[in-house]
Amino acid sequence: MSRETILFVSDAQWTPDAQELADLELALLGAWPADRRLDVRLPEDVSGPVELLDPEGLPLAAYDPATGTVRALDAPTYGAFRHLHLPPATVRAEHPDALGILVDQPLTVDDVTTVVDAEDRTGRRAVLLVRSGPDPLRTVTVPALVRATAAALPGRPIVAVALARRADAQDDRRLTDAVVAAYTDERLALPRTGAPSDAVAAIVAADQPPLDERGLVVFFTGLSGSGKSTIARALYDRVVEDGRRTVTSLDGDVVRHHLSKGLGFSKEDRETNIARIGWVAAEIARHRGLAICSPIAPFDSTRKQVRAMVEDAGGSFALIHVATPLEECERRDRKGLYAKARAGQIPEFTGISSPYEAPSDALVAVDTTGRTVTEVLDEVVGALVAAGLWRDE
Ligand SMILES: Nc1ncnc2c1ncn2[C@@H]1O[C@H](COP(=O)(O)OS(=O)(=O)O)[C@@H](OP(=O)(O)O)[C@H]1O
Ligand SMILES: Nc1ncnc2c1ncn2[C@@H]1O[C@H](COP(=O)(O)OP(=O)(O)O)[C@@H](O)[C@H]1O
Repeated sequence: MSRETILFVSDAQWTPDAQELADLELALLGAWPADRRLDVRLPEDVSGPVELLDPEGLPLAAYDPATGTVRALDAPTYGAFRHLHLPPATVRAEHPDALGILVDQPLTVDDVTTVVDAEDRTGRRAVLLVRSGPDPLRTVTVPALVRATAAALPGRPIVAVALARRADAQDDRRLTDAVVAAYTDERLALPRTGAPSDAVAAIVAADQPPLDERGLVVFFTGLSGSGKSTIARALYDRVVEDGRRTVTSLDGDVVRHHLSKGLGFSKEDRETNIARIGWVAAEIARHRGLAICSPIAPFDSTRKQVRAMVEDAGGSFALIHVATPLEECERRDRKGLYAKARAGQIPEFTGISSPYEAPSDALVAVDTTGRTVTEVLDEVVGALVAAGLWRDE
């Protein structure tokens, strides 16, 4: 979730970002290096001790920014594989003399052989420390990495370690070494050569379907009368006729009769409207569905928030700018709204008395002037196919 949407409750409470929450977890478990400050970026006007909250608002710890130290308040009880988030003290007590193995990618057959050989040679047992903190290099979700690790080396204890990868490679190595050393005295490096076994590959494949089988949000943006609803509807029909995927339409006008009933057209209300559409679309994407949205969505930052929500949910976000010029939209004036807006009867009308920020991150921009709906639809579908988001049959 983007930082803008994080809840800031009061001067004394703050929700850290994902990396900071991972660092905090290590600190609370006793796995954070004693000689390293725990840094949490706080708003400028907060100077004294502050309560750190998880994204659901649960107070996790009291943090003193002056010293960079924390005191535990409450322990999270939810989250996939929560029972694997163990403190070093527990791991050391249950598995003394273990060989610590940091797992940040699905294990290959060579990795497995290396571990089994080392166990046989040393008489020590492997403890698999799965990196569960934010890591841009990870190619599967954390739950899938845990499942893949269990499938690769059945019977070995698995510990989820909330180690967030640092951008600076040297710094990352230093932190990683220190955290692994908190869990085990001995560490075994993996060769990372070769390929995973079939069982591991099947788990990875189920977790990471091809791009055209993942959740997809096709988001049309443009002025009133530009053709968003018409093209969105045509795309919807084509998907239904194709029959391979189910599809949900979140049309601007329709949403305002249901999900966003009662909202007006102030900047704040428009942002709320788009955030709601984005939230629903991201949930659809999470379940690998297809959502077609067609609101005006005039603000760049709000559209970018929707993109972040969808991508966080594992989906792809295809922004389509229906770039029909204002003059053509006004000439069409299907609903007579432009005439009323010009006459001052509708305040804050997009393109007349309220801004429209044209996107610079659209997959494609289509001008519908003088073109048929089918022509424009073909161009949109062509862009989706070229981006690997849709497969023509
Ligand atoms: N002030 C003002 N500005 C723009 N549009 C207005 C306004 N008042 C009513 N309408 C009608 O509402 C439709 C736009 O709603 P959206 O939900 O798509 O707008 S927004 O994304 O929240 O900005 C829009 O529908 P479309 O023509 O389908 O875009 C208009 O019919
Ligand atoms: N190539 C085209 N694509 C989409 N709409 C078109 C096209 N050519 C003409 N139009 C007309 O433009 C109008 C667009 O209205 P609509 O789809 O409701 O726009 P919006 O949802 O952006 O307000 C419709 O009357 C439609 O028939």
